[in-house]
Amino acid sequence: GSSSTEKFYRIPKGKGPHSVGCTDLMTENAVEGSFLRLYYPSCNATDNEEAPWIPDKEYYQGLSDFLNMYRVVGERLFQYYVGSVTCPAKSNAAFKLGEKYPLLIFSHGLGAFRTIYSAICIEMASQGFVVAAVEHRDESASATYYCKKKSISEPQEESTSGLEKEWIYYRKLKTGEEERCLRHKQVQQRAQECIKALNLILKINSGEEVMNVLNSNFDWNSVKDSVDTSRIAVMGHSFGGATVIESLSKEIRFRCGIALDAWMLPVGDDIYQNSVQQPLLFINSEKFQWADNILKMKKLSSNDTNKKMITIMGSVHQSFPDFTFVSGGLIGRFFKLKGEIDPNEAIDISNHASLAFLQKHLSLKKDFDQWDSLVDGIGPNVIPGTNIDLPPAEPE
Ligand SMILES: CCN(CC)CCN(C[C@]12C[C@](c3ccc(C(F)(F)F)cc3)(C1)C2)C(=O)Cn1c(SCc2ccc(F)cc2)nc(=O)c2c1C=CC2
Repeated sequence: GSSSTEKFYRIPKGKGPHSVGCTDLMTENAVEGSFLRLYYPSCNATDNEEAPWIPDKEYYQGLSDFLNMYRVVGERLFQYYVGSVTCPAKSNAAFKLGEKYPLLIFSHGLGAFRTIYSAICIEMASQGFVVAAVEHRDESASATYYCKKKSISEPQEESTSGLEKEWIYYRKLKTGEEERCLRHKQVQQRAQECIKALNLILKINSGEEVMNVLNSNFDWNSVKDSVDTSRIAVMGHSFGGATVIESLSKEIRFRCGIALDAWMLPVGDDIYQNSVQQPLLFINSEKFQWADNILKMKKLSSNDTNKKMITIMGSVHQSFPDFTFVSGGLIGRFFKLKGEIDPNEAIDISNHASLAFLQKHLSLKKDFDQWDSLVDGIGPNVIPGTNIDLPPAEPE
C-alpha cells in the first residue's frame, strides 16, 4: 500500500554503490535440505518488483505462537500491519557480473526466520557482498517449510504454485526440559546448516548445476565465478550469534565472524578451550546484556586482540532485526522494538563497524577502514566492551 505511514516506516535501502537483488533457494524435497534467501549486487533492474518481506501467512502464524498470541489474532494483526511491507531489494533481479564478491552467511535468532534481517543483509550486498541468509530447520524459527516431493499420482491442484509446502513451527520448551540441552543440540544443527549453505554457494560458484525446488526465474548460472572463495565470513543475531561461534569452531573457511547481541547459553563449554581461532567481533546492544552472558564472551576473547567487543548505547535487542523499522513509535516502544537511539543510527553503527572489521580480516580493498574507530568503540553512541559492571574477575 502507499499510505504515508508505511512509507515513513520503511526498511532502509542499501547505502553502498550496488543495487541489490534477492532470491530464494531451496535444495532437496526434505527437511535436511538447504533453504536460504540470497541478497546480492544486481544490475539496476527497474522493472523488477521489490521482494515481499514476509512471503507466507504461515510466518505470521508462527510468530503468533512464538509470542504466545492467539493465532487468529496474531495472523490478522500481522497481515494488517505488515502484510504489504516489501524489502528494498529487487526480486530475482539480474546478478551483477564482472566482480568476485566476498561471501557472508547470516544466521537468524530464536523465533525469527531468513527474511527479517534484510536491513543488515541488503546493506552488506549494496557494499559488494553476496549474503546467504539461511532459514534454520532446528525448530528455533517461528516457522519454516520444505517442499514435499510431488507424487505424480496426486493431482496437483492449480491453486498452489505446484508446491506442496510442509510447515515446521517453533518448538516451545517442554515443562521440565533443560533449556541448555535443547539449545546446545540446536546450535550444532544450525552450524551444520551454515556450513551446508557455504558448500552450496561454492558449488554454484564452481558452475555445478543446482536444483532449486522453488520455482523462481532467477538464473543461478549467472552466479558462476562471482564469489571470492577465499573471503568468507559468518554473521548472526542472538541465537544466530551463538551459531557464529559454533560455525567458526567447526569450519576454518569462515575466516572471521560477527556476533550481534550473541546469546551464549547454547555455546558448549568445550568452545572455551581455544576452539575459535578466527577473528570475532561482538556487537552488543545496551539492554540485552547480563553478567553471565558477558563473562562467557570475555572468556572466549581472553587475551586475543583479534576478538573485539563494542556496545551501541541506546540500542535494544530488537535494534538488529527489521521490526525496529516497520513498527510505529508507540508499538515499537511498548514491545521494546526500539531503544532511545534512532533505529537507522543504530543499524548504521552496527553495519559500519561490521564492514570495517570485515575489510580488516578479509583483506578487502575497499574504503571500509574509514570506520575502524567504531571497532575500537570510539564514536557517537558506541563504547568499547560493555557497559554493565561485572563482578571482579576470578584471580588467575
Ligand atoms: C515470549 C516469547 N519468549 C520466547 C522464548 C521470549 C521472546 N523474546 C523477546 C521478544 C522477541 C520479541 C518480539 C519480536 C517481534 C515482535 C513484533 F511484534 F514486532 F513482531 C514483538 C516482540 C518478544 C521481543 C526473545 O526470544 C528474544 N530473543 C530473540 S528475538 C528474535 C526475533 C524473533 C522474532 C522477531 F519477529 C524478531 C526477532 N532471539 C534470540 O535468539 C533470543 C532471544 C532471547 C534469547 C535468545
